[in-house]
Amino acid sequence: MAGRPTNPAAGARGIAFDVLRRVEEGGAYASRALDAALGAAGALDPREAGLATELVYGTLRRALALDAALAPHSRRALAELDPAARVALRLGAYQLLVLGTPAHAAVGETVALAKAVDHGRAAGYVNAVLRSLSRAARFPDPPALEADPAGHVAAAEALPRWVAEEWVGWLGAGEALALARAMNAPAPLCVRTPDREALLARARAAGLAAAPAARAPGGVVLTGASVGELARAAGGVPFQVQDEAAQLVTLLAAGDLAGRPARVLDACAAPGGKAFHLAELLGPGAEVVAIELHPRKADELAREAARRGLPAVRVVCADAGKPIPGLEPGSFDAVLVDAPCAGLGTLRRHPELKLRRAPGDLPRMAALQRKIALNAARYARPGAPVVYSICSLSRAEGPEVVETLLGEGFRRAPPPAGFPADVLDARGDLLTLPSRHGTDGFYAARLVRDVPSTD
Ligand SMILES: C[S@@+](CC[C@H](N)C(=O)[O-])C[C@H]1O[C@@H](n2cnc3c(N)ncnc32)[C@H](O)[C@@H]1O
Repeated sequence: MAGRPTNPAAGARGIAFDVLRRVEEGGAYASRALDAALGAAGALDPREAGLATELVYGTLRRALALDAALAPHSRRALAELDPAARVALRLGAYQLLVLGTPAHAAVGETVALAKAVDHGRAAGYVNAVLRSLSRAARFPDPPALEADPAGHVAAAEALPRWVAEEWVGWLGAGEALALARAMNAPAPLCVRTPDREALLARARAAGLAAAPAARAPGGVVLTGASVGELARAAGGVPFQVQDEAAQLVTLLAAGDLAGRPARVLDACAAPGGKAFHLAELLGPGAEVVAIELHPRKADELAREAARRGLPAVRVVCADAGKPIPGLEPGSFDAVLVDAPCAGLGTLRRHPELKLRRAPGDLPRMAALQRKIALNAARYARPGAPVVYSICSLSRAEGPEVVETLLGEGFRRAPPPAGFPADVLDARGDLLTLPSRHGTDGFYAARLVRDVPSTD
């Protein structure tokens, strides 16, 4: 059933179908594909745009539970179906089971979308499965929490079982359930700005619901507003989209260097949220050396630093897992290792990761994270903080990587003065959870070594 995208003029359901196919078949990020599709659709009724957004995010958030509900009605396993047929079935099932759309509309309009693809060969099958589901429209009951905690969390919140097992094992059943539930709720727009009072005033004057972030001093949280609306309201006050937890990571790394002419290494820098935050935070004469492996991303990073007027950011395209040409070990006042990760802390914003990640990703990411962290840490001068951070929530990528650094002579260092204590765990590491803090899920540790690196 592969074929050209259907026409976005088909309205919210057509846009959602196209976007979900791009995610399923082309590996696209839902947020980017949706933004592009809504942009291409031009002047769309805001209710249609809202419905398209709900259909895309909702279908991806609930995909595993929708598949479980569809399974008894489908002769063929969902995984074996043509991707466009699978997408159509999920989209129809989401309308039937979650939105409560009347069956004739949910089935009829979904089948019409399937007909427009590949001469409609799968439309008959989609029709039969959705009609059958519509006669007994329900999700299967999850197992009892006490009997099978991970099974309950997985089934109740449409989370892969292996992720549920990891969260239950790490955080306990109650927190894991709350976390999985919070990951299925829409995330607010959060931005960082060097002039919070001005941005708040302008956003509010334009009628946007804007509030200061609870902990990060440059953070502004907006409910029900788009980046475009904020940009129009801001009237030149600079801002950058960045979750509050990401802002806290930068402050954990260099909050105590604010206003100083310090040298900071950002070992994994693109797209630049933390590098630009560092540059805004440090004083005149400071330097932020921003390392990025991928040349295209490094170029974009350098262009964006220039556009934002941040000459302190010096971009170097290099592999931070190996000695970095031109950099002297022991020469930085702080090192931030914001490592590539499985992204399990960002499922609110990237629900497609539920379908894309596999258990083997964790040890693979952890090996890469260890390599980068160990190499980058050599560039901190004795006594300077090394902050290791990830926007993922797994022991393998978080505390277990930190254990490696602790085995290399590092010890945990206290956070900068005034750092919010409610985001620190019992060991003093940062652990943010949407269920507890309303932010994305991040893990970070601030470490220090008193002697120079010996290698
Ligand atoms: C989690 S993202 C960093 C986000 C960034 N710090 C920010 O706040 O915007 C990780 C980045 O590291 C880059 N990366 C992956 N492997 C790398 C390596 N070996 N050396 C340097 N950068 C790497 C990825 O391309 C990606 O841009």
